[in-house]
Amino acid sequence: MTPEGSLLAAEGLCKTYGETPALDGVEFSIHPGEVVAVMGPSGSGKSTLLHCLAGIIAPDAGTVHYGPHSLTALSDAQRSALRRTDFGFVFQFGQLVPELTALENVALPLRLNGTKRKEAERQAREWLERLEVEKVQDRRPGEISGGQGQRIAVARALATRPRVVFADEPTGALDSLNGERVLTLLTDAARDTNAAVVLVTHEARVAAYSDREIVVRDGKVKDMPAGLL
Ligand SMILES: Nc1ncnc2c1ncn2[C@@H]1O[C@H](COP(=O)(O)OP(=O)(O)OP(=O)(O)O)[C@@H](O)[C@H]1O
Repeated sequence: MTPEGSLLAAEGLCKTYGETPALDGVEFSIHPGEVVAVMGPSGSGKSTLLHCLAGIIAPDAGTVHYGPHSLTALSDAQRSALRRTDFGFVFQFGQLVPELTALENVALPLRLNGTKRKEAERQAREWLERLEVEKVQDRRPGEISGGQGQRIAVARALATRPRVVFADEPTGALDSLNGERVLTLLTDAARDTNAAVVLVTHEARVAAYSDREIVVRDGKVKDMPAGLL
């Protein structure tokens, strides 16, 4: 079980790649609707932490609790199902399906969860409007800008109304103006749907978007007192 009030919590996470330590006894927890920014130098373990929290990679030691589940105790199939229904993902380079239009990309996770095509496309259209990219709904990823692609990726991540959104440098490939807009849209939409957000970012103005910041350094997590970033 997760500790009282928290949605997702990790205890004693350790992960080593060969000789390279990536996580060294990490504790982490996030509440429903909370936006936590994960900062830290390159190679400090931020992506590894995000991947462990999302059940994409298994830690060598430690556990991740999500509600009544221990992610590490679930089978691969159970973890995949949970990721599909409860988690949303945004990566640095949208990772949209190149053969599908923007609309089809956003409708895809809804279709995979069993929503009928018409209804999935109706909801997808609403998300594209909300992310201000409805004009490119019929274009494929090769025919849109990087900023539009990231907005579509955010729409796709939120369309299934996930409880947790994992965003790994979602604005890393964008100029600062576009980056700030995407972060605003992502965090506003998450707050409206009470989704928690684990946000790995180098964005300097991160405090404007997050409720709390943590810093990962040498595989360990340090909470940042407010105002120090
Ligand atoms: N698949 C892998 N195989 C081997 N080593 C890895 C692998 N993934 C990460 N590492 C190593 O683990 C450490 C932590 O990497 P991680 O990607 O979690 O850091 P990060 O803080 O997200 O870095 P960045 O900000 O550069 O993306 C680094 O030393 C990295 O080289």
